Amino acid sequence: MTQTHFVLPLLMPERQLVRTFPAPYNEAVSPFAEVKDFSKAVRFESQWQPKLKLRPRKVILIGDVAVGKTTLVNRFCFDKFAEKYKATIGVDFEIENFNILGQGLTLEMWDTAGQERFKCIAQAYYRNANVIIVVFDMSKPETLNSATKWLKSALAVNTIQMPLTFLVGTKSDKLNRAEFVRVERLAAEIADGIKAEYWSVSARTGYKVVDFFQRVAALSYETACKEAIIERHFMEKSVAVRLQRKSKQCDFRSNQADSRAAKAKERSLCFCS
Ligand SMILES: Nc1nc2c(ncn2[C@@H]2O[C@H](COP(=O)(O)OP(=O)(O)OP(=O)(O)O)[C@@H](O)[C@H]2O)c(=O)[nH]1
Repeated sequence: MTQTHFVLPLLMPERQLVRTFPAPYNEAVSPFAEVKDFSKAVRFESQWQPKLKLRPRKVILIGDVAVGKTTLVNRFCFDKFAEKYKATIGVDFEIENFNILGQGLTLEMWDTAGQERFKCIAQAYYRNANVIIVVFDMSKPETLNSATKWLKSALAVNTIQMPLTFLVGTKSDKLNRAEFVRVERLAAEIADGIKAEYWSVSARTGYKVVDFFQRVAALSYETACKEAIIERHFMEKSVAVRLQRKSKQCDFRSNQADSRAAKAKERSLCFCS
């Protein structure tokens, strides 16, 4: 598997730099609300390991047709907004490199098709997703009803133990204040039920788009770094065990050699006398 490469922060656009831990959209609707900052272990690791080389994290975007998955990714990656709808055929793919606490992290974003006829192709890409983003259209609340179904089908084939899960309402620019509040309330209930962190965004105005992806990147970094620490710990432990075994074997062999030498000496003494 390819590994994340270190990129000089000076050469990176501001949106890819994460210096402080980004807050959730709404603390009350987040299963990760208690994570207020990078953990001490992660900060220590980031500071003292010059190049961590974390594996890229796989992010999948799922949800009904035309809810705004592609537009959301394009707003973040290219700061572009396309008015005209162009259906995703199967799946699209984008890569975003982040610099977090001075280390590199890559998010591989798999933007899947919402159309029923592409479902089989899209499902093939659900495996090994570290992050699942369920998207719905705030101006069409019926698309919120299928959020649970989308997440279920993604979890059914996913092999990652605890993927980070987000529920994202797009097109917030299309709603008036009262509608916005009503839809957010409905979405909060669904998000709570599926244990996802909730976000309202608009790819048209850019509202909360950067904040959202920085939050995804920071939480992914925290998880990836902890996994790397555990992996390294096990590697060091197995190396130590192997060294211990080897030194025991050496001791055993040198003991055998010593006893052989002692026996030979005894024999030669007997012979001389
Ligand atoms: N007003 C407004 N329109 C949006 C927003 N996001 C997306 N759209 C529009 O919604 C339509 C569908 O967007 P897409 O991003 O193609 O939707 P999708 O979910 O990727 O669609 P599929 O790939 O077919 O599943 C496009 O015409 C976009 O311009 C938004 O935040 N505000």
